[in-house]
Amino acid sequence: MKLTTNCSGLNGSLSVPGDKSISHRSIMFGAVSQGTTTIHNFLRADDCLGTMEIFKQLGVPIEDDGETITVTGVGFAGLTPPETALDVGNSGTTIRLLMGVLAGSPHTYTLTGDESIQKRPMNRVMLPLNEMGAACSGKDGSEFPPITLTGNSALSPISYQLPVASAQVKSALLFAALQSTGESVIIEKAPTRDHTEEMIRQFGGRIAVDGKEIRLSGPQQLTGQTVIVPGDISSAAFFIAAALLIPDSVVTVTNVGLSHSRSGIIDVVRQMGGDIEISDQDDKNQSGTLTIRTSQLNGIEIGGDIIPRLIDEIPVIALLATQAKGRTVIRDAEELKVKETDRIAAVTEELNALGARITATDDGMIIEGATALHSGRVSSHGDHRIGMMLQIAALLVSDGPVALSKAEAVSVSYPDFFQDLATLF
Ligand SMILES: O=C(O)C1=C[C@@H](OP(=O)(O)O)[C@@H](O)[C@H](O)C1
Ligand SMILES: C=C(OP(=O)(O)O)C(=O)O
Repeated sequence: MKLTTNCSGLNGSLSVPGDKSISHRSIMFGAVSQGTTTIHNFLRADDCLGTMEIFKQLGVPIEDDGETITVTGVGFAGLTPPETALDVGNSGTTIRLLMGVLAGSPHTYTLTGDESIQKRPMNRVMLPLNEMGAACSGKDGSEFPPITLTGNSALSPISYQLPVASAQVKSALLFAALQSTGESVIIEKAPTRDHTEEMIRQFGGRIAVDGKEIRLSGPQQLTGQTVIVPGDISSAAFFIAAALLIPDSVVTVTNVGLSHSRSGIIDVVRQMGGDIEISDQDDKNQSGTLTIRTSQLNGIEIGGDIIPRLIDEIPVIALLATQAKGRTVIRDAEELKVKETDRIAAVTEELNALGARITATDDGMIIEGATALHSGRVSSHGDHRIGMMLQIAALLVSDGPVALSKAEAVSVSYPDFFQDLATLF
């Protein structure tokens, strides 16, 4: 695909589609609750539509009238195995959370996904779930999908210190803990997105969080709710970057989810000297409006506990750093190597192909700025976030075309990305 290049003056207001993490969870919580769950602003992108299909296959009645989605809960015990494998496509969140949901179901399931999913590590979820009494194994004794999972209706609780900072692992264990008998204690390596904890409370469950320590006693029965999904800050991040970098821009993004566990990019942009303003803050819904203006950026150091708060935004933060004055160092981000692709390698290879000066490290990147970007051929590596970041990079190129291969990957989280961006030209 030929990307839009040589852009000036982005102006306008837009809203981004619903949050991916909350959309997945809204289907899952709706399914395992008693009663009806109504979901507004559900993300209609490949990953979340895939989750919806899987729960239909598990026997959960789900209606989509094009506006709202209605899930009729069957409870954990009401899930039934389909004849065929459950295919999560490209979605790590789906496969890992699903393992926790199914861990207490006394049936055998096969969970599989695309080429990328078949390379992503699953021991992080399988080992603690097996300790609780489930039986999960990967392909040919490995930790990779297809996964065979046999659940256990008498799961034990677990006391577990997470070896990685991962909301997916934490959430899988919380879904299993809700079905076990007794108190589970989960201690995080670093605080990660807390949508699962928030939704356990919203759906009438009990959970105690004290810093990095989470306590939950099972079994618990949840009750269906109305979920209003805010816009996804991880999608807004591409417009934040575009507005900061393109001269003479003022862009407003409305209804963006601003959970503290997700808003690290706002802190980083401000620390780099970027002009980003929050208004219309809705504390109950944890959302607000962002207004971003073109800014002169400076390089900074990014590492430690902020990393999980911006993990999916690092590709676009790396792009910002290529245009900032001085050096930016990103560390403690080794988890990037096990995302849809190795994002440290992909960002380094593709932005350097356009003229950036990035050195990959074991746990991040060192980026020298500012560098002018030039025309070239790049690839998304089949990773939606790399594809969208490269389109924002191309907006800065003025000496010729930028061609992107595997551009269709953006439909994983944001099918209308290119059209929405065009409304700002
Ligand atoms: O729980 C979630 O919804 C997610 C958690 C993160 O993954 P990890 O838990 O693997 O860090 C994130 O990268 C992913 O996009 C969504
Ligand atoms: C890492 C991501 O998603 P997942 O792990 O669900 O594939 C992402 O959306 O950036």
